[in-house]
Amino acid sequence: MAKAYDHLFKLLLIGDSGVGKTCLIIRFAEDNFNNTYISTIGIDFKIRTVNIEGKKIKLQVWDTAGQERFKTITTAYYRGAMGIILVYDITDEKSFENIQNWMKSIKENASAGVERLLLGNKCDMEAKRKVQKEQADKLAREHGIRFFETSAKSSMNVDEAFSSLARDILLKSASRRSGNGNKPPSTDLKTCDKKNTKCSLG
Ligand SMILES: Nc1nc2c(ncn2[C@@H]2O[C@H](COP(=O)(O)OP(=O)(O)OP(=O)(O)O)[C@@H](O)[C@H]2O)c(=O)[nH]1
Repeated sequence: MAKAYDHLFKLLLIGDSGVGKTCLIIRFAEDNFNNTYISTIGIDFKIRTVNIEGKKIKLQVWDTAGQERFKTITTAYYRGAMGIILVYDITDEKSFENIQNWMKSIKENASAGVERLLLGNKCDMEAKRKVQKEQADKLAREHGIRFFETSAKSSMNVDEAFSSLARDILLKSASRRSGNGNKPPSTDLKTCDKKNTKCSLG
């Protein structure tokens, strides 16, 4: 029987409680959205297979609880992740400030060389915006990672964000196999804003 996929990538979402991690995963895996807030307890995952560069990539997306009291459980999952998505809420300044702490947590707990991606979620709530896109752009550049503004509610940039991370992991593993540890130039830092719904992936 033909294999159902070419690669399996494990991704992890982290960020403060309430920024929309669960909703982003549900939008990506099931194309659904719910306004009711049920805080994640511990950890959970969903699966979706995507097609990238002619390869079937099975994405196992792990959802972590943002609440401090679950930290010991959730950080134990960092090590197995090939990609980590850091999420803040564009209407919540504190969640953006805390991205620095989440970055630190990655450094302390994840494998070296893990791919990272920054997402500013809830970009459908423009009237309540507290974090400017330029601030997040700057932060992403400082850390050499990509950045998207997303909305789990409207779907804006959700598929693009997950695909972009999967593609970076794919290219990285391909270049590692060919003996070139560096990223190909086409994957160099690129940022996408909410207007850029058709964000090209290089
Ligand atoms: N307007 C808007 N609301 C959103 C969006 N994403 C999530 N929400 C709402 O934000 C609240 C929290 O969403 P969750 O996905 O549960 O947040 P979380 O980050 O998983 O929270 P924890 O599990 O506590 O870590 C819910 O009421 C969602 O409906 C979005 O893109 N736009």
